[in-house]
Amino acid sequence: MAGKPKLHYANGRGRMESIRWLLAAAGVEFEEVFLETKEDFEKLRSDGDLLFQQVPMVEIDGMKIVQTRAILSYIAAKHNLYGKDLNEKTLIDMYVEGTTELMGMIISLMFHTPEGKAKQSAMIIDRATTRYFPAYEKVLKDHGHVFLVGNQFTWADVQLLEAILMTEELKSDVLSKFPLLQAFKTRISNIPTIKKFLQPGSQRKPPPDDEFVAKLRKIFNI
Ligand SMILES: N[C@@H](CCC(=O)N[C@@H](CS[C@H](CC=O)c1ccccc1)C(=O)NCC(=O)O)C(=O)O
Repeated sequence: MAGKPKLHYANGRGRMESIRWLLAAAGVEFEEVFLETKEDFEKLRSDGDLLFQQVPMVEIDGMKIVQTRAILSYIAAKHNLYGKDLNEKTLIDMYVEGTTELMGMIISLMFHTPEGKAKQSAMIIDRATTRYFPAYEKVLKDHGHVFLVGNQFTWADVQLLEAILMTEELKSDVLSKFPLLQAFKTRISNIPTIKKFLQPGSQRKPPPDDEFVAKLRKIFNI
């Protein structure tokens, strides 16, 4: 029996948070190894564990997987969260790319100056409400099901919920014009494994603060 997946990253959201979400949604317990210093990162590199000298890296099933999307795809495929056929998988890929784009903008906010953050946040909310959320509202309307794809929750649903909650941290009423997404948020949040991950005390990380950004700068020399 393989041990629990082991996640190597700093102790915060960054690029690892979507991986924590998907493992938790799949009901998979995981361990975390937190990089605290530049030396911690350099050791992973010198041990030859990072194919591209980068983290996130996840040790799972005898592999040391890097590249966030490769890690997520493996978890989704292994835990039956990637659709039942090529058509569903392709829809999931499309929807995941959209939420990855939206979350990528939000994740990078932490590196902006206060004035830059205000301007970038306004752009993000505009994109969320004029490009991304209208698309997912339409998908839910056209598909008629409770999920984005098929008739069970998939990687696409997990990542859309994560993106909704992250966007609401910027603007709490961002879903005001999207009733289907409001219902979707409630429904997916109540899936037992996700509900548990949303409880305090889970391995879900808080929004980034100055301390976390300072640590990232130290670890990654940025
Ligand atoms: N394609 C890859 C990219 C992975 C990646 O950019 N890893 C970084 C740390 S995360 C970064 C922290 C601050 O720079 C961050 C955190 C949040 C937002 C943007 C970047 C890294 O290892 N940087 C060392 C180097 O590149 O030499 C993947 O999808 O996994």
